[in-house]
Amino acid sequence: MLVSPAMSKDQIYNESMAKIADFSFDAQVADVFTDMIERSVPGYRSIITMIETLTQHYAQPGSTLYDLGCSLGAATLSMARGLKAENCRIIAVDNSAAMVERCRTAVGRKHTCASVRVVEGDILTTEISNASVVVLNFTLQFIPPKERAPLLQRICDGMRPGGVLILSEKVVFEDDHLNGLLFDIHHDFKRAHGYSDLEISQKRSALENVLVPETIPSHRDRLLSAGFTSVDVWFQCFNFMSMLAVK
Ligand SMILES: Nc1ncnc2c1ncn2[C@@H]1O[C@H](C[S@+](CC[C@H]([NH3+])C(=O)[O-])CC(=O)[O-])[C@@H](O)[C@H]1O
Ligand SMILES: O=C(O)C(=O)Cc1ccccc1
Repeated sequence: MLVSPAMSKDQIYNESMAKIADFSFDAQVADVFTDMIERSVPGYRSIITMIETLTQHYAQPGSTLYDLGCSLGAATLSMARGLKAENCRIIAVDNSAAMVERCRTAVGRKHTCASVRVVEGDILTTEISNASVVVLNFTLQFIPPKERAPLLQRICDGMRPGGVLILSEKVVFEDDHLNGLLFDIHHDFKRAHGYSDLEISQKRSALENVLVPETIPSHRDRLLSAGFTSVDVWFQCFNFMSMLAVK
């Protein structure tokens, strides 16, 4: 059987490393990314599936849809499947050349009816305008914390009234007991999906200071301050959640 690179098994952290470099979205990660995210993020598949339904509901005729931090384009393709409104376009953006190259191949292979452009660029400088659906699916957590409010402000300013931002994130909890419990349960989830304790702990070190999670109330308050009018969680599994923010 021919296995596409996107289907390869993630074994990046399975040998003991003398020095663990900061996590980055390079070619090695891009080659195994689908396997990595599916075995690491509880509910990832469900969120991807629901993005199709949410797109169908919120896309407005003649508007632009954005997938910011698109990786291999899983959410982009889900948006393309759900898009029924006329004269829309989808712009998928990522600053990892390795991801963008593979995303273009994946999008090209699907022959979507929707017009999809995959752009290699920084979402901190991407112009957002005339948007009805914006997806940040596990991307904001990699943006330096001080850049997050200005980014959400620009997104909100570039959206049409009635448009939606779908924001999915790994989160932490204010209650120490619950926070520890859900952190441990996430590791149980990874173990149950075939990761060893060594892989889990080495990847945890690589992600330290790279993936910076916040609490659900911090996300909610910042979205409301940016100008979104209705904000709440629509999906949660352990310490991973997704919010809808309607302008
Ligand atoms: N400043 C930036 N500009 C552009 N891209 C960025 C930036 N910072 C990080 N990225 C990109 O954001 C993506 C985050 S992964 C998204 C999964 C995808 N949404 C999915 O639904 O499969 C989430 C995860 O791995 O947990 C990577 O591809 C980065 O290169
Ligand atoms: O693996 C983890 O522990 C995570 O928090 C999720 C994740 C998934 C894919 C890339 C980086 C982080």
